[in-house]
Amino acid sequence: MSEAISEISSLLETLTSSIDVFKSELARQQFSEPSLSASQPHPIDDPTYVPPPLMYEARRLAVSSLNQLRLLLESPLEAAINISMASGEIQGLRLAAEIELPEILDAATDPEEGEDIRVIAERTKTDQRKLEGILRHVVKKGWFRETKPGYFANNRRSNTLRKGRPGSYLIKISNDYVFNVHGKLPELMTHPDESFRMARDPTHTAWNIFANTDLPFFGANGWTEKNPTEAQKFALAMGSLGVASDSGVVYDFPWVELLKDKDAIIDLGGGQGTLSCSLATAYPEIKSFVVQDLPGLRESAEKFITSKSVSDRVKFEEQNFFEPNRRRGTGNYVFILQRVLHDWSVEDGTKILRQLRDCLVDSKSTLIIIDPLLSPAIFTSKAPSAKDSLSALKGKRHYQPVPPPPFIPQDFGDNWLTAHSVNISLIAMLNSFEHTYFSMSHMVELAGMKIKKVNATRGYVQVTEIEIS
Ligand SMILES: C[S@@+](CC[C@H](N)C(=O)[O-])C[C@H]1O[C@@H](n2cnc3c(N)ncnc32)[C@H](O)[C@@H]1O
Repeated sequence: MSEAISEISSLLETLTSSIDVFKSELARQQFSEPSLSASQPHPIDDPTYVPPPLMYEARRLAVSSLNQLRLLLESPLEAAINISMASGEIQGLRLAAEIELPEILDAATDPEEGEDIRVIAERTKTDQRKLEGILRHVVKKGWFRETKPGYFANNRRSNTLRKGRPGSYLIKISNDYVFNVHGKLPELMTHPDESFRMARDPTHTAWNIFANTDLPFFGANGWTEKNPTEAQKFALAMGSLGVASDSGVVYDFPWVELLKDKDAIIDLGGGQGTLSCSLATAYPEIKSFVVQDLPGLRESAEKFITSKSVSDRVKFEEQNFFEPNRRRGTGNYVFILQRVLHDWSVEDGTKILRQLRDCLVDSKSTLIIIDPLLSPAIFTSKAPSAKDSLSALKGKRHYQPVPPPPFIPQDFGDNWLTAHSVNISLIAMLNSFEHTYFSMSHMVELAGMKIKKVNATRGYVQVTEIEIS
């Protein structure tokens, strides 16, 4: 009989070997260790910093083994109690971003010591005792620091809540949609009208219940198109989500090579143009990018593109992706569909893809789909050790994910939570889903194309190359 493996010991082994590699990678790059007492971001906190493959995998393994260990150690009842009140953290952060707390704490006489709660309450004209309770809760969750009783200061995490930073948009905007709309999911799933409950169209969603409207959220006649201010807000939140995956997409795929015999990148359903702007900044040799989206996005896209100083190479163009593409027959392009197909049913996704297939026929144009391909949440006790997988990565410059070690789920559990969280939001807002490899492959085939290659990235998406079948 084989001896039972200790899950705790196995996860601990993954944790220690990955932490060792992470620390040596920090030292190799002459970075200090991150600190819980720091008020400034660490260089690795910059969303444009791309860790070398070995460091990226070591960090991913460390975080996922910590998460699994926590699951083993935490009391289930305490976990249930904490999660039942988890909205306290979200609303506390939203308040912190709205009263511009990071900026107030920065302006303290000594930002390392932070600011007295009495001063913060006075500046923000809020109730001191309530504010102190709310802030202490978010500090417990890792946002901001309490440096001495009643004194609050910034920390690494709180820096992302500053005005104009991705975290502040996500907390202030997505929260509005995500928090409120998720709240209607149980109502949707148990709706007394079976036709509503089982519907898969975008007008019978948790969002429709929340917003009390029959309009779909997206689309040419959708709610966002009729409410341009909301479309712009949503694009800002989407762009902020994009920041988390952009670096991996930009550096883990050979864009310049692919563009050699092409006229431009066409970023269809490109929103405010976050990805195109990131690519334009990273690759000055790529001369032309076109962000195509609905007319309601023009203003915010042009503003964003100008803010990134790339308006000479990145242009906005109106295009409904259900209609023939205006670029068809005009040249050779790399078409990108990032975070678009997951918004639509298989039927609608196939229609979008067919329009693009028409652009690929008789040209050198290609199609790239950027979306996460979800895996089941399974894990196994028999798998290569983290230590062996990490040592095989040493010196590698091209990113290749390591296989999950024992007791770490296939897509590294919490580490890929973003993709699974977006999936829930899609279900709630649009009656649509993130794809798996098989569902993506099926839809692409319905449109007369096939998957050529799936490229992993140092982010929560894959870059999938498509060709005509
Ligand atoms: C989830 S966002 C993704 C935006 C961007 N690609 C990104 O990765 O951040 C989906 C985008 O599709 C656009 N969209 C929705 N319906 C469209 C249509 N019929 N034609 C063109 N764009 C559309 C939306 O305006 C939005 O910008």
